[in-house]
Amino acid sequence: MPAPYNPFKAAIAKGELQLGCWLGLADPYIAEISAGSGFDWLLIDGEHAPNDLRSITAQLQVIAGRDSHAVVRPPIGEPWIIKQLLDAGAQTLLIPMVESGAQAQDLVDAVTYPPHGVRGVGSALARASDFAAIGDYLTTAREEICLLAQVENRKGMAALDDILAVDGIDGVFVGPSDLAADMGFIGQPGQAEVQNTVLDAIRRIVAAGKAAGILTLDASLQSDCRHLGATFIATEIDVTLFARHMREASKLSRQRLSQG
Ligand SMILES: O=C(O)C(=O)C[C@H](O)[C@@H](O)CO
Repeated sequence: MPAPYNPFKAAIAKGELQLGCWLGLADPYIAEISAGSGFDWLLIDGEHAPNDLRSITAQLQVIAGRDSHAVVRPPIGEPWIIKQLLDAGAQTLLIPMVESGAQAQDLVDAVTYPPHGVRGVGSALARASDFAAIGDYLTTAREEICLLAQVENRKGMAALDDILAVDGIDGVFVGPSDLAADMGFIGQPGQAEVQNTVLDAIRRIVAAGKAAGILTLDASLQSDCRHLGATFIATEIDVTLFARHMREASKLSRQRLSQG
């Protein structure tokens, strides 16, 4: 029996839109609600949310078998953490702050078993192999792993062609927030120079035959990226949705009850 099929990897390879939502509330209850809400993929954020291997695993468990696909972002793209996340059952990884072709190649090696890579063999203990029930996991896992690199600063943009040239990188995600900061426009991802850089990167990623992705709450930028051929587009953040609605709800309730 082979490793589980990765429908997200197949969809972005065909240029099909995959609508995403960021999960930063770091709770399996929220992940389960989100998995039934209609998003094609859910980003479990280990970089900016209070997630650890246990909480990420718990979210992977509740998302499994639902219509949404789990994409996991580690705080950093190092082999030891990649190994743990893959063994925990993550099949799609989004790696932040990729800045060179050499770094991209190291990431490909980290998701690949020897002799072609350096992923440590621990499938006997791993949720990924259904605890060794998937007999062909070791020889079939790599094909169903989707590796996405984040380019989100000037150094990464300068190396974008080198990153795109690395076989095994399935897609490149452009991070507007960090890119804006590095370009000197912190907190202004909508600044014209930042947006132009984002759109140019999307064009180059698509032209290179790789999947292009982004997270933006800006509906206009979402549309522009889709029109340029971007496929994995995250349009919401659970923390933002919850916090904004909680604040609005308390304000409206207080207004209503204060009117007597
Ligand atoms: O730089 C970006 O934009 C991203 O990588 C997404 C952010 O990390 C996310 O936290 C939303 O601001």
